[in-house]
Amino acid sequence: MTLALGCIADDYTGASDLANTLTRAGLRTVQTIGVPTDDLKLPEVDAVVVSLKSRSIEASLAVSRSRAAETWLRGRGASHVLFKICSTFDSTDAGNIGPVMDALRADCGEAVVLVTPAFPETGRTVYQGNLFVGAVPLNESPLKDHPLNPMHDSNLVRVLARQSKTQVGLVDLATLTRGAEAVRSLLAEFSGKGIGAAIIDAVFDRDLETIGLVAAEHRLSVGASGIGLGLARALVSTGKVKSAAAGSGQGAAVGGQVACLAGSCSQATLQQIANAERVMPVLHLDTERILTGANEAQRALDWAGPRLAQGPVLIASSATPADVAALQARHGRDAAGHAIEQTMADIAENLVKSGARRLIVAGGETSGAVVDRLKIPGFLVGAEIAAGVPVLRAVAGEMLLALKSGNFGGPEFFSDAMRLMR
Ligand SMILES: Nc1ncnc2c1ncn2[C@@H]1O[C@H](COP(=O)(O)OP(=O)(O)OP(=O)(O)O)[C@@H](O)[C@H]1O
Ligand SMILES: O=C(O)[C@@H](O)C(=O)CO
Repeated sequence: MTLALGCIADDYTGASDLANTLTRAGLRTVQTIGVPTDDLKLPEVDAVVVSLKSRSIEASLAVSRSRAAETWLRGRGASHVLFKICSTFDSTDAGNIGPVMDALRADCGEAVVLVTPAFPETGRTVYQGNLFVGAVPLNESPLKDHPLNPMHDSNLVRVLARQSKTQVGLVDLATLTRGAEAVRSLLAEFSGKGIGAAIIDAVFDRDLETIGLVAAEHRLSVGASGIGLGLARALVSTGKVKSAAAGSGQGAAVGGQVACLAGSCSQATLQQIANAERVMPVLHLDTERILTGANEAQRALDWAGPRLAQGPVLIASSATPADVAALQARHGRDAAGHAIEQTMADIAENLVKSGARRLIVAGGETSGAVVDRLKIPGFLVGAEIAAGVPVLRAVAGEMLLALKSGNFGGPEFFSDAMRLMR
């Protein structure tokens, strides 16, 4: 297998978002959980997205895991590696975007790394280096209240500079609009000045195509699914990849019980849970009980057991920003996040033991905890439920999953997912 594109994603929902984008753009793609072991049989593919759970861990660990993934991908022929980050640039001043970018850049000897979280299809655009979420700047969006990495600065040149050892430049929309050659010469200028990374504006898909063309000439890029789209289109248009029909994951029906788990506290997920209450039983976990050692997972399983025999159920820890802040004030941010994620993993593990074969999980960290516990080594990409969220088919074993990024999906996401997961 010689890869046309290697990808390292800093969380599992982000990885499935990217795998979905690459698949729809014509690349045969597989999503692996962590660096694949030698005995994992992978189909012949153009791109591998290695999923890590490295967005909110200590920076040095994020660096070492990303490096291991890079070594594996380059060893399979990937001359370009995309480090997939969140389209809302989820990070803190300690990292992990800057430290991982610096390490991968040093490893491959890249002069200037192009960086953009733009993903116009989901409303993420970058102008003058400022990230917009829909119509508002990042720091006015719901991301200002994120439980793990509240985003308070929409200027990504500043945000990245605080995390990286290199200087950060800006390729603005005016330059980008003049075409690939204009971008190339600005990057050459940056390189001469020792600027090692450049945030690049992007508002429309056509901007991503120009970015993809230039990025594909380099060894490394950093961004969300938008730059993935640009890279995929560049690989197809330059003939490096022969465009394939989408979706190796559209196999036979799986059947079995359907359970939904939500750990994301994003506004989008809160609305989706409220709407799901109309079509399935919903249990709201008592997060205080989780943090004080009660067996809340068992209470949830006792609740779910008889109901699952009748149809799908949803179990959620999700709460409003005020309730999240209150819980974190009592128990600490990381302790709260970790304990709730592990409870979700306990619930998922036991639901699968008792017959659930279709799982819909909301939230990147939550999805990471669940997929790790289920020991699923990788996924093939099936139908698209919503922008950035495909149906995933486990490579080993008969299971379907949907891993939804917190902010993605329409108001009826859970029903939309169930319709496509047969
Ligand atoms: N009620 C709650 N109070 C405090 N923290 C919570 C609560 N419910 C969930 N959490 C934690 O909040 C974090 C949510 O992160 P997660 O990545 O799952 O969702 P997200 O950030 O909205 O999704 P994404 O990363 O895909 O955008 C997890 O660590 C989860 O355990
Ligand atoms: O880019 C995004 O917004 C998503 O793929 C994601 O990474 C959310 O966790």
